[in-house]
Amino acid sequence: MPHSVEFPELVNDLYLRAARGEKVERTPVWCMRQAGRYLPEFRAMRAEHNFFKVCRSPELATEVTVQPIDRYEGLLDAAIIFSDILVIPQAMGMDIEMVPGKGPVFGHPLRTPSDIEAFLVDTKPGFSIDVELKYVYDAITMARHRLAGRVPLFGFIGAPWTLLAYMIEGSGSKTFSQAKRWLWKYPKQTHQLLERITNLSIRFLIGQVNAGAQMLQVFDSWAGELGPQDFSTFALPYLKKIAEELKAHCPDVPLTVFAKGAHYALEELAVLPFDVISLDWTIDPVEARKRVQKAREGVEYNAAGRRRPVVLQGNLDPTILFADPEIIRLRTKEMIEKFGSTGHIANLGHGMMPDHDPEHLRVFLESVKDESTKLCCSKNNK
Ligand SMILES: Cc1c2[nH]c(c1CCC(=O)O)Cc1[nH]c(c(CCC(=O)O)c1C)Cc1[nH]c(c(CCC(=O)O)c1C)Cc1[nH]c(c(C)c1CCC(=O)O)C2
Repeated sequence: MPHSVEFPELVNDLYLRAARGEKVERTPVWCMRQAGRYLPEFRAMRAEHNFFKVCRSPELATEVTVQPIDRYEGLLDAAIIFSDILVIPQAMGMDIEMVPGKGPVFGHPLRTPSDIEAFLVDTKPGFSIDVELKYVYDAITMARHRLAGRVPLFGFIGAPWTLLAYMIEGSGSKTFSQAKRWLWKYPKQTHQLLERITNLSIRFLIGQVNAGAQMLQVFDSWAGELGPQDFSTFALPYLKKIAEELKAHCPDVPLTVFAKGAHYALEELAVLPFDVISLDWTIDPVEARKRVQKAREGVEYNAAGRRRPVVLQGNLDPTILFADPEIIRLRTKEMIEKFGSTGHIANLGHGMMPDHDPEHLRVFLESVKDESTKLCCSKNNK
């Protein structure tokens, strides 16, 4: 599905240059969940339409994708398509509702392996993820046009372990005990299902690129529920397959992994062919950079035999946006200095929260711009 139309020329390519590890004039910034309920314009849209209707309507999804870019004109360096990681389980046949105040709720979570064949349709003849999720591709194409090259556009997926956890648990959870019980009771079926989700995810990511996505992020939001050994067994092999396939199909599209809560696995993630590693706020940026650098010593990556640059994304604690502006400025300055002027994409350590003040996000975005411009200039003048 190649691009049928030309897209407007990209004006702000700061994110793409930083993701390649190039020297930049300032640090690019965007925020996970930058399109969401903290924005009154998003809440107004949600008052009229249910969540999945917004996802399924390219016109509505485009409007929401562009809302933060319009509001923070010139301050955000990337857009992310409005959708959800749960569109894959939904396409596989699972019935999911977004319940206000509760989050996603599955009608029939997987309780035993026999539920796999009872509820899932992705192995039925004629099933195509590209057909099921064409509405995401259409939204990406439309949003890319609507953005008119102001900033590049992210596509995304949920990582296989995180999707499996939701499919078994049936909702968010404090412990994911149902999902983890499955791992021990049904290891063989677990791996088969993870493989199925992985293959669909790869196709879906490639489809998003063909539709116009300029970079991609994999959200492993529940990675921290696994310990190091189980992450290596149930998460890492599938992340590896996704990264390898994507780099084989679209080597120039920056690929980010966000394994929340799993900084115990930083070394293992560092040697996979992801371009950017996104960090939550529980790790110090200086320590993260050292560990990634060390993990890559002696490992050659790209076709030219050159070592890939260490590009990290993150990682301000989102709750700092509840603090007074001077504290936000101070903590952002410290974060920017710790990451340094190259190989950093500024972000929060997780998503925006519904009760964040949009003006406090503006303080964060302006501080990233101011502090990183100072840092990059002082480095360049030396
Ligand atoms: C775990 C996860 C989900 N979805 C997503 C993740 C990974 C990121 C993370 O760890 O937060 C990813 C996601 N979900 C959404 C986006 C859109 C793009 C963006 O980042 O702006 C993205 C990238 C919109 C959304 N997805 C959801 C909302 C809020 C729903 C609403 O409008 O009622 C938005 C804006 C719903 C959603 N979707 C999911 C949950 C747990 C919830 C409920 C949480 C909540 O209520 O805030 C699953």
